Amino acid sequence: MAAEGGSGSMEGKEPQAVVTYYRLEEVAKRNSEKEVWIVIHGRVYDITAFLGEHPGGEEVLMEQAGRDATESFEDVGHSLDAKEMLKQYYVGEVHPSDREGERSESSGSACRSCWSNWMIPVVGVVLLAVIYRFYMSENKLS
Ligand code: HEM
Repeated sequence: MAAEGGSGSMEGKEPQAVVTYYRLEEVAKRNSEKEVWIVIHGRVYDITAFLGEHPGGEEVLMEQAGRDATESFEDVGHSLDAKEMLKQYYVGEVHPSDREGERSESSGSACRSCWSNWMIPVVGVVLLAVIYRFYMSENKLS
């Protein structure tokens, strides 16, 4: 009975639950015509079989081999079809430690701007309070 229930619940599960993570240095090794991997938006794609089929040519893909091709992929303004095609070459995700590098860099700069974003109003309020107090004490004197 219990076994039956167990297999029943397994059937409902998607097989995509297991994610393979790759370090960027691992991806970087796949940069020859024998094997080409690229990273787009933190996902790793094995595009070896796609090289000869790419409407934009093999050369542009070889230039990005083993690298993060997000920018060049987006710059071209690929169609939705092209984005759908990507899925069939998916092999895994960039390892979280390699992604953190990107994130902490960007969140670092974002935080710097948050800091100045709330510092400006705070300084403004303090200045207003000082001016107000000064103004009130002047009024009391006269
Ligand atoms: C696996 C990843 C990629 C897929 C599935 C893909 C797919 C496609 C497809 C389907 C097209 C035809 C136009 C469209 O539907 O948008 C295209 C065109 C093109 N792709 Fe890619 N592409 C990939 C990666 C790249 C990369 C990394 C570059 C880097 C520069 C690139 C550069 C181009 C260029 C230059 C064109 C020609 C655009 C034109 O003639 O208007 N593609 N690609």
